Amino acid sequence: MDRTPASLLRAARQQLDGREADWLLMHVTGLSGARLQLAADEPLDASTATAFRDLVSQRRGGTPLAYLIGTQPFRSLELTVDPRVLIPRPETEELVERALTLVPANGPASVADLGTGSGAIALALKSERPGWRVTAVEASADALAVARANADRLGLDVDWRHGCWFTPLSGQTFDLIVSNPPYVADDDPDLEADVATHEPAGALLAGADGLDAIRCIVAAAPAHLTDTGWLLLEHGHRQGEAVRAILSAAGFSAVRTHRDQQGLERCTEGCLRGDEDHG
Ligand SMILES: C[S@@+](CC[C@H](N)C(=O)[O-])C[C@H]1O[C@@H](n2cnc3c(N)ncnc32)[C@H](O)[C@@H]1O
Repeated sequence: MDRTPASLLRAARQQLDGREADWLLMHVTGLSGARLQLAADEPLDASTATAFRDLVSQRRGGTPLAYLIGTQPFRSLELTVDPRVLIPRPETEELVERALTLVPANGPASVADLGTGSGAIALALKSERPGWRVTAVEASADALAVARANADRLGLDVDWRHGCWFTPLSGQTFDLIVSNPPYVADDDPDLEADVATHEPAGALLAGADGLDAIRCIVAAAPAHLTDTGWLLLEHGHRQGEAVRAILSAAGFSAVRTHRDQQGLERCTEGCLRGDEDHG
């Protein structure tokens, strides 16, 4: 069987989307795209070719590309990911963008990220606002290990806490609490099969209407916010109205939902002071 990059890629590109075959071959060989082009007709060793074909077959079977290559870009960071954590999404990069506008950039703000997973939000905030004190909570010890490893590799200092939402934050208050919690309804017919099969259920599902985690966070958040603090939540694109109602019922004001780049309602914020308005 022909083991040159050119023929391996030709076969794989017929089976996979876009540049996925190229990414997988770069990953398995450790070579750049340019280097692979230069060596396009030089046969790879048999074990590398077999490993590549195996990755192509896993990808065809629905395993997310990020799990196969082990990394996912998130804002300016390259995060290590594996099936212990949700793969960070582009919508969550927009949540970070909104978080950055809610708190003055140059102050020593304290920020909490609830349900940190790979550490994406906490690490992005710390890297873009080095002066902020960032605390991150995660219920899954496996996920927290991934987040800590990302922080160590990136040299970013985050206070990691293991536990359920605010339980490990007893007595602490924050200028900003941000979360991308699980928000998929348990029997949501729109949940993609590949996501449901490969990504951790504990990162996705949140009860009959998908709002259990958000209700829990909103109920406990007031005791953990400073007087001018903000709560910012990502949610499903059909949950904006419900999340606004949950926040308002809990006494939040300046409640406002933002749309993502696809025009879908994606994150909602609120604060406890009536006169706050951050445009
Ligand atoms: C949708 S994922 C978000 C992960 C990451 N923040 C991101 O945006 O990519 C939700 C995360 O919340 C965590 N989680 C679920 N229930 C939790 C709880 N009760 N307390 C803390 N974290 C929880 C999950 O393990 C998962 O890592």
